[in-house]
Amino acid sequence: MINIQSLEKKFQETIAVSKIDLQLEEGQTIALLGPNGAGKTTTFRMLAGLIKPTSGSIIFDQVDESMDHRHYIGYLPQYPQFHGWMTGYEFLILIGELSGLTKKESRERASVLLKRTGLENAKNKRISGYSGGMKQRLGIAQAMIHKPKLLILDEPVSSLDPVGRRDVLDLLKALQEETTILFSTHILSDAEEISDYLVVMNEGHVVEQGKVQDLAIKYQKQVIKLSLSEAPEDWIETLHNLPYVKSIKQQSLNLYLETTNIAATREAILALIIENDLTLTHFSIEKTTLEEMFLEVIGFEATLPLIKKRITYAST
Ligand SMILES: Nc1ncnc2c1ncn2[C@@H]1O[C@H](COP(=O)(O)OP(=O)(O)OP(=O)(O)O)[C@@H](O)[C@H]1O
Repeated sequence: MINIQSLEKKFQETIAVSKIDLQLEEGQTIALLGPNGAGKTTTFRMLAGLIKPTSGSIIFDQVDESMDHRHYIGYLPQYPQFHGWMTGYEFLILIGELSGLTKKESRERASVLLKRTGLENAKNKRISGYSGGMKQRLGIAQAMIHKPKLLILDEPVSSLDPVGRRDVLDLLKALQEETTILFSTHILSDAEEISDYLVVMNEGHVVEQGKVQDLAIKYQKQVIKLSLSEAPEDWIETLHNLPYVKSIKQQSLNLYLETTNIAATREAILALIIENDLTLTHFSIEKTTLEEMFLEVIGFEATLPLIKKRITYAST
């Protein structure tokens, strides 16, 4: 759908986006992840046609070449501005007319979108009285007014409380059938929940990308957590020498062994325990989450495995 080639944006000496390449497929929900200053907003603003790239290209497939490509894009900025004195309905009609719809079309589209975004009952209320989540849903409605093929949302849930956040995530899930969605976040669980493709940026570069399930497999580590009643530091070296153990991390009395073969390492640990008459106070098999992938690719090594699934084999 969109082919981004060697896209770069410099602000004087700052390289905000550094020659990135991306292919976005129609129908996908793509999450752009990255810490503050990674270049997410700058990338979005170039895609939305709000700022010009320093170099590189953005090519839209299967669109009418004679049309401004902004026609195909709906954009919700990170800090959307509303006229608080207007009602949600009036605001959407105004945006509809500004985007080229007739008054009648704008009214019809505004009504459809207010319903779609769960704001029908608040349509005649002033926006100044809307909650954060309602404003964000209104912002999504305004971005959808001209039926864009691609909806770009800059941090749509970051500023919301848990209720507003849930409402907006559910709305995005519902909109996936209508349009391709590209949104940014620095919260991996939100990205995992609603997107099928992840792009991770750091310091202006794309440092990882792929389908969520492929990245989960690529970065999933198998970890054995165990606790001994004895001082664990005395056993770190011995455990490290067991078959298939790649690394060991210690947190107080707990040891986390990353292994490439859970079964073989488990057998070896149990043999070691019996041989040395040690007391095992905890033994479980853990799997790391994509959060660790995120920390790894942006240059932070996670201090401990972040655990998603846990299979406890023994605990005495
Ligand atoms: N108009 C500008 N003038 C100068 N520097 C800018 C401008 N806009 C962005 N930058 C710089 O470009 C870099 C990338 O900023 P950008 O806002 O794109 O990051 P981001 O990933 O969206 O971060 P955040 O999560 O904090 O919004 C930062 O170093 C930022 O200070």
